[in-house]
Amino acid sequence: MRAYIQLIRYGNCVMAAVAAVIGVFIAFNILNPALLGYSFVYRTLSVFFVVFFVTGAGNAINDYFDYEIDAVNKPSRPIPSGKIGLSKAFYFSITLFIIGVVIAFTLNWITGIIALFNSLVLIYYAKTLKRKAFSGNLSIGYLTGSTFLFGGAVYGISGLYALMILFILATLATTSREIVKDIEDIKGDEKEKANTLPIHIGVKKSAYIASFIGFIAIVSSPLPYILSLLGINYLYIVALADIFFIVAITEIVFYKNASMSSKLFKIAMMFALISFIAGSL
Ligand SMILES: CC(C)=CCC/C(C)=C/CC/C(C)=C/CC/C(C)=C/COC[C@H](O)COP(=O)(O)O
Ligand SMILES: CC(C)=CCC/C(C)=C/CC/C(C)=C/CC/C(C)=C/COP(=O)(O)OP(=O)(O)O
Ligand SMILES: [Mg+2]
Repeated sequence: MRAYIQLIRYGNCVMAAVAAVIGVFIAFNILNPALLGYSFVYRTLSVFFVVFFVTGAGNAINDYFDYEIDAVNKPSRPIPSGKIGLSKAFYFSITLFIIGVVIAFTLNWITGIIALFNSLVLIYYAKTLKRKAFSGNLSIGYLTGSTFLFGGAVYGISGLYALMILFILATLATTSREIVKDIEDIKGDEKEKANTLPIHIGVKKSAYIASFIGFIAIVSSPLPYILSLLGINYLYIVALADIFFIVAITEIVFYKNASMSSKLFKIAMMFALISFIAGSL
């Protein structure tokens, strides 16, 4: 059981699911629909578990396709370490995808389409896209940002629009971090002949691109407050997130420490999530 919890990267699943629930609450605050009581609770729980299961499935299928590269980069992962067999990991992932997509379609057709599309992107990313320069990074950026869209989609098209800014911020920040992670993984990716951005254009240029994208996210971060989507408490806490983003950028540009930069990006993303919660209360 513990190996399967490690395989789905439990922490990322919870983080992604919380982000989607934040999307539900922000869309609710903006649209003020008459959606309360049992229906609201059912939809919020469904959003949480759809994103939890689909993210977990994505992590599992990622490790399934990555088992050779992870034997170099991350030998303690469940598959290379032998805790979970390859075919068991595959069928576990597919089962989670199916459960997540079926629940998503019980909400409405938009949430169903998003969950199905994201599931296909996660499989395509793990099989092919992650070895392609930049498109792999951007797809993870989209997937992460889409958690907010998915939460808003509970209220239909208008909910999607309400969460567009948060979608863009999360996509930018995650794309930036994914490039940093590719700089960190460059040795294993070279062995695997993956054509990631650092391998394609070099570490220095990749670091500058990651920093530029991250910088756009930082300067755009006041927008949810300026556009009255989130309250003043958002501004105070996202300022803390921005400080961590800035330090993460200096780590990769000036100190060339991709591992530290990636960790600082993740901390910044955590604070950013907290700022969304604080701003929507
Ligand atoms: C400037 C600003 C306000 C940015 C927003 C940042 C934000 C809220 C990002 C979204 C956070 C989120 C929804 C995270 C979900 C789970 C997650 C960490 C997704 C991206 O990670 C994929 C990564 O490849 C996992 O690798 P690792 O963390 O090393 O296991
Ligand atoms: C909104 C719905 C229904 C689903 C969203 C699904 C989400 C949130 C995806 C977010 C991104 C994510 C957690 C993707 C999982 C796949 C993954 C682990 C990508 C990174 O893999 P690698 O590039 O191999 O890096 P690692 O070294 O961490 O394995
Ligand atoms: Mg991987």
